[in-house]
Amino acid sequence: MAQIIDGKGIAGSIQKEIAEDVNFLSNNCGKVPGLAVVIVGERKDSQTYVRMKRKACAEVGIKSIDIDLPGDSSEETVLQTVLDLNTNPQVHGILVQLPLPLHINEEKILASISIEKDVDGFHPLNIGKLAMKGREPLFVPCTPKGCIELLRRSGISISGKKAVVVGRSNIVGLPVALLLVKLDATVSIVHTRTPDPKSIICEADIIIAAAGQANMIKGNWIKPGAAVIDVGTNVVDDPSRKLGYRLVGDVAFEEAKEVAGWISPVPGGVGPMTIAMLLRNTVDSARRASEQT
Ligand SMILES: Nc1nc2c(c(=O)[nH]1)N[C@@H](CN(C=O)c1ccc(C(=O)N[C@@H](CCC(=O)O)C(=O)O)cc1)CN2
Ligand SMILES: [Mg+2]
Repeated sequence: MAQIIDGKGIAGSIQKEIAEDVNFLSNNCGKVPGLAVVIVGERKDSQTYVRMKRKACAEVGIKSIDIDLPGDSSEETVLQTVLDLNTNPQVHGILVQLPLPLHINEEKILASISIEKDVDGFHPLNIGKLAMKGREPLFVPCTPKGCIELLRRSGISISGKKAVVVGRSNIVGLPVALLLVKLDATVSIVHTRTPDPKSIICEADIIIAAAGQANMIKGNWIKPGAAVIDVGTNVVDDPSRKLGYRLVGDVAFEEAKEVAGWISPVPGGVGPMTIAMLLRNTVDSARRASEQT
């Protein structure tokens, strides 16, 4: 029976550490960390995540600068918003909630964020440094960083282990694979064109599931004792719930927990860690700024 990795609890402890760091920065350096949270449009899921981020900022004493733009805003408007935030000294982190509406070039917007304020770690220069041996980005993307922190705080060693990442997105799959390689794991990436994913997944000591497919990874795909980090947040119908749906991961949790050594649940696993890592990156950015002035 697997040990359940309590992401919500771990994120709560990290938030307490961050609140202390914010207090220290404010009292000793006169610096209140500021995070600009930019959302374009009315997507329900994005609105929820942004609300959670702003609430978490308030809880630890980070000042959130809230920018809500209508869904039909022009690319130029979003770009100018970012450029203004780049030069605002009260802003130490800039987060543009993804996905952006289809008429806006996401790559262009992400590349316009100052690398010193890129707390999501999605700027091509930060990702490029993440991909280079012997180089470190200013910021590591929040969900991948949260996955590694869950492993670390659960006492799971990475060096020398076989790790499989399921999924190759820019937000999770690719950067988490890069992080694992840097931590000396032997890493395979399984994706939609991999002919026999089970044959690769079942050899892994560490599985990071970020495919976006509900219950894709079955119990008998998992090596006994493996550590399973489930990044999936898939909505499935559930008439027994008040809202008519519930969230499930990419891993068939009930059967997987009988085989794995550790497993993170959905909800309450990686999700809360994503937000904790965003706060961490913002405070690190404010500290860096205070050291430069
Ligand atoms: N600019 C960014 N956009 C997006 C990111 C990101 O890191 N930066 N990641 C995802 C969404 N995301 C944060 O933005 C995110 C997703 C899920 C959670 C979370 O805590 N989920 C809870 C369940 C919440 C619920 O009930 O709906 C959980 O898993 O326990 C936090 C953040 C895409 N966009
Ligand atoms: Mg687009």
